[in-house]
Amino acid sequence: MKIAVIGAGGIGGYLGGRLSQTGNQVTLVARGGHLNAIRQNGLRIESPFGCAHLTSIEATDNIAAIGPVDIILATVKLPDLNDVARQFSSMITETTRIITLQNGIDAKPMIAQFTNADRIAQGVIYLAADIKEPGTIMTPGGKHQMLVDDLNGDATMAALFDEIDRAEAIDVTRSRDAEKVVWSKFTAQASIAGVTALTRLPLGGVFASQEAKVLLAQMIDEAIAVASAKGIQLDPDHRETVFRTYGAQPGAQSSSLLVDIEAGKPTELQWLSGRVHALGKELGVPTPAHSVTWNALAAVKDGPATIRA
Ligand SMILES: NC(=O)C1=CN([C@@H]2O[C@H](COP(=O)(O)OP(=O)(O)OC[C@H]3O[C@@H](n4cnc5c(N)ncnc54)[C@H](OP(=O)(O)O)[C@@H]3O)[C@@H](O)[C@H]2O)C=CC1
Ligand SMILES: CC(C)(CO)C(=O)C(=O)O
Repeated sequence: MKIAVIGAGGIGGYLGGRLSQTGNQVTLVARGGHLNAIRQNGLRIESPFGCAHLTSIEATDNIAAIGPVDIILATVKLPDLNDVARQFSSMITETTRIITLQNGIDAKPMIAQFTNADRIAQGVIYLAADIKEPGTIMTPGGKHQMLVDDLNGDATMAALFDEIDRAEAIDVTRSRDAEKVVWSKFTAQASIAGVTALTRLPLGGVFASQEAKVLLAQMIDEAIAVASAKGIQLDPDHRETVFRTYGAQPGAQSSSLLVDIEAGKPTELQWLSGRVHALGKELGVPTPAHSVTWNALAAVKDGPATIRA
């Protein structure tokens, strides 16, 4: 298949690399030193499930030069999504499908401002991966799972799912309830991200602290209450599932929110605790822990805080 990976960082670089390994025609969109490194030395994947070095993978910073593709994997972070989505039109034909894997609940509506929503398959990914150094994607292992809307058996999506299975990159579930899938991860991830960012602890630190676990439970319950007020029915044992699944991840694993704050980069805070806080206000649902998280961290949401002299 012809696949454009828009944002070849942790998630996009991993998936694009694995799909290229099995012969798909993948073009990575990247920028800066990471793009230069891929162009000069190829893309490297470091993973306990198998390392790879892809020396001839295509990489560019020019979306307009890619041309029509079967699949657009939209894997930039949310602060960059509007900017890239407005450039998608030259890659889209009648059968092109766009996959969103961003955390939060806003990626599909953001892209739908620029293209027909029927071609957008929203999904989630449970995988820790990041750019270890320019040109190299690293995952420490742990959960490797994607759940993505199959758009009611759409042929392009079916072909993509087969390619992901063939690449043995990640367990992929063809979902018929993408709304629930996205909200399940949103309620979990906003809470995990909030606690890790407030405590500055990786998952192992959070799950070793009784107090941090109390905070996490409260944040999950607040987010579930918001979901319920929106009419989204999550599983009755959702909070326990979040504790079990995230508690079983490698202890050193952080959240992408904390990684971005520590790197002084723009964050996804406004689409995580910020979004739970805003929805709570809109729907009349109290969200005190998410509101504190939003208010405490808003100063660094777009990068290092401004300090008045
Ligand atoms: N990483 C993870 O473990 C997980 C991430 N997610 C979600 O997946 C999404 C992607 O995250 P992640 O892979 O970590 O993000 P990364 O920051 O690692 O990757 C995104 C890449 O896209 C590049 N980029 C952004 N805008 C452009 C542009 N206009 N042109 C070219 N390149 C561009 C970025 O460059 P630059 O660095 O210069 O900004 C970066 O290299 C997020 O929504 C995140 O929440 C979900 C589960 C796990
Ligand atoms: C915590 C993790 C890695 C879970 O998959 C994640 O989704 C993120 O940090 O963005």
